[in-house]
Amino acid sequence: MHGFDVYDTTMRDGAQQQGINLSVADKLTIARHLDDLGVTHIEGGWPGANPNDTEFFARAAQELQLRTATLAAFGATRRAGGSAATDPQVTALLDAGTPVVTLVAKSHVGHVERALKTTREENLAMIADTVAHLVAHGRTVVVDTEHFFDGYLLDRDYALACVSAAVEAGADCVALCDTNGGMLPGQVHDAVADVIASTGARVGIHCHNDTGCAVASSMAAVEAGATHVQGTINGYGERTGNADLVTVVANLQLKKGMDLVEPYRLQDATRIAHAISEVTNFPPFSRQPYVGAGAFAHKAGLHASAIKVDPDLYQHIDPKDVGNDMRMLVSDMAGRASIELKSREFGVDLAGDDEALARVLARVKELEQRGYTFDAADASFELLLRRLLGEEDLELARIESWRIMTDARGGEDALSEATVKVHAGGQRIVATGEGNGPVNALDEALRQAFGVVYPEIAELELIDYRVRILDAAHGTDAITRVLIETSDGASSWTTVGVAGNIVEASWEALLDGITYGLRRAGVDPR
Ligand SMILES: CC(=O)SCCNC(=O)CCNC(=O)[C@H](O)C(C)(C)COP(=O)(O)OP(=O)(O)OC[C@H]1O[C@@H](n2cnc3c(N)ncnc32)[C@H](O)[C@@H]1OP(=O)(O)O
Ligand SMILES: CC(=O)C(=O)O
Repeated sequence: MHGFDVYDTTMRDGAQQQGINLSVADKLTIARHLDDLGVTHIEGGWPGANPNDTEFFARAAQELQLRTATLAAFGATRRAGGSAATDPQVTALLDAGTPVVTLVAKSHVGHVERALKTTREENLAMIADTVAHLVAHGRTVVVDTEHFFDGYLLDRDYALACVSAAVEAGADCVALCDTNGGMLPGQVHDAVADVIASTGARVGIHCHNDTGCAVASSMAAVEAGATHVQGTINGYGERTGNADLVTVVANLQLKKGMDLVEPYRLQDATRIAHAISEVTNFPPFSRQPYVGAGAFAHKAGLHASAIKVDPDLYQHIDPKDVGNDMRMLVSDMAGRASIELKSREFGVDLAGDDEALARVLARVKELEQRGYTFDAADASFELLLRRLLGEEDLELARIESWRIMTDARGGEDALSEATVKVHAGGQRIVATGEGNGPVNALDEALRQAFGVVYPEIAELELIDYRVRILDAAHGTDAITRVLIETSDGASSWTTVGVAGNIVEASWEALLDGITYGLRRAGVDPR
């Protein structure tokens, strides 16, 4: 009796996404994360296709101690007119030494005749020979039937014959692939049900997201009887990507009551999805279901007022089930409940303090009207809140003045120099900084000045700087909004500045970013 396969192809199909390029070390790291998530299969790549993938399997055999997952090597059926035993890429699949081998096979007559340029019969023989050869060498074989659904609609009998050829040769599972991603969930459901009824195959599903339906189609396939689902972390993959495996697993487990991964592993899904995005170097997508930073973020005041009574009134699961958190966003759509709940996130209890809630809310609305955006700048909101509540010892220095000069000489790059004068640690500090632009120079001077009294500033780094002109109709008189992201290496926070002058807006965001970071590091005014 088979269980259910949660089959990850992040390192194979996911890596087919434009801009993803994984080293062997990256793949070993991703494999460990996937094992922590509790997937049953990790497809590591195509041995023999490139040196990286070949080396990955060699190193994985030595270095990976997987606890929940089984490693799979991916490749194609033997070449037309050849034999599996002598086909170099089939041999490379065996040499990879994995317990599972996944073969991509044609099941669409158009592909057989026009892409493979062979006969229907030879394609069936390619499938049967290759599967039988691998099974004879002790491998568990999954067959990915490429373009299955398009092929099924064109010539159902041939598509089913390909599935049967795989099953009769000993394949453990035939994963039906929506390679072009053009199917809708109902089509997938009906075809999967027919394949199971007609061939008796154990069926899997592999969907691409070109219609935005990859997850829905995967769910439909499972409802129709598929017991093996393929997908990638963060939905990486060719074109618009593959089915997002975490979403599929969370849907099946939390909504359909299926027991796929141990609950404590699913509770690590957000961390794992984000850790893998560090490896791929693609920033996490905040609106991603379940694991996105915004998946349980609430902006509207009416939502907040109901959430204050019971969070379940406005969320579909407990975010902890997938390792995420509920967050309040404060903006011009906030009400008093939003302010109260957001303040609570910062350890400030304003429950029952109607005067303070009304004062903070009024100030937020006024500032948002002037161009501030606190839902994108939590750190600035926290500083604003503490300032409005009169928190003592918040400011780490008294700013006397700052000044910028930019020197542009013909033919040379312009150079900016900033001077900052502050009072801290009982002294007046005058510091200068140079940079290839005014903000860069200002950042440098501010760091020099604060660094005299607060050496902890060395840990802080400006990692993102975004500018938006808010009223373009005014041309150079427009209001400028600057968002700055600062990091201490472990986490990051965003601050906002708004002014008629881009440098002044930057100064405000920079100073708040540094003040917030130093306070977060536990620094008190010296
Ligand atoms: C649907 C999918 O995403 S499947 C995964 C696709 N992934 C990749 O292609 C990434 C890795 N691929 C590669 O590195 C290369 O394409 C290789 C090493 C596999 C092959 O490279 P080459 O030998 O130069 O062949 P090329 O890429 O030009 O063409 C693929 C060949 O495989 C054949 N082929 C395609 N599908 C299959 C199949 N299911 N079974 C057997 N042969 C196949 C094609 O007909 C073509 O044959 P030809 O060389 O006789 O024309
Ligand atoms: C096999 C595969 O990746 C596909 O058909 O999309």
